[in-house]
Amino acid sequence: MDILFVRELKVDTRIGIYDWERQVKQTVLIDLEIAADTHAAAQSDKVEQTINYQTVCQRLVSHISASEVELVETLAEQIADIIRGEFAARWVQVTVHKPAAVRGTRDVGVRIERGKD
Ligand SMILES: Nc1nc2c(c(=O)[nH]1)N=C([C@H](O)[C@@H](O)CO)CN2
Repeated sequence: MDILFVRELKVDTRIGIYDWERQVKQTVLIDLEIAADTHAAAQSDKVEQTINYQTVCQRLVSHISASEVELVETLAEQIADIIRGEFAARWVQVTVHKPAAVRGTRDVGVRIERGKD
């Protein structure tokens, strides 16, 4: 299986468990690995025969910027559901980074895999 990937999709969203985090938007960074059979698209040179990663990014920006979840786990699960449900991906790996959320770290977050590899 081939992999389409996205690195560091940057979105501002309301996320976090503390009172102050409910008042502001913070930046999250999203990494994706999406299983796809790219052979047909490569043969035809037509994006319609694969998963359009720009469309995926636009859909996720729309969802994440409007979301108000507390946990990075919840956001990652929602992203995996969108990619598998709306883009027919068999397997996806989603990483949600929350930069500088914990003092002394560069970032914290979660990485999940859903579907069959
Ligand atoms: N497993 C998790 N732990 C924590 C989360 C989270 O989303 N998942 N979130 C927080 C706070 O919101 C933190 O990011 C800000 O200080 C703490 N622990």
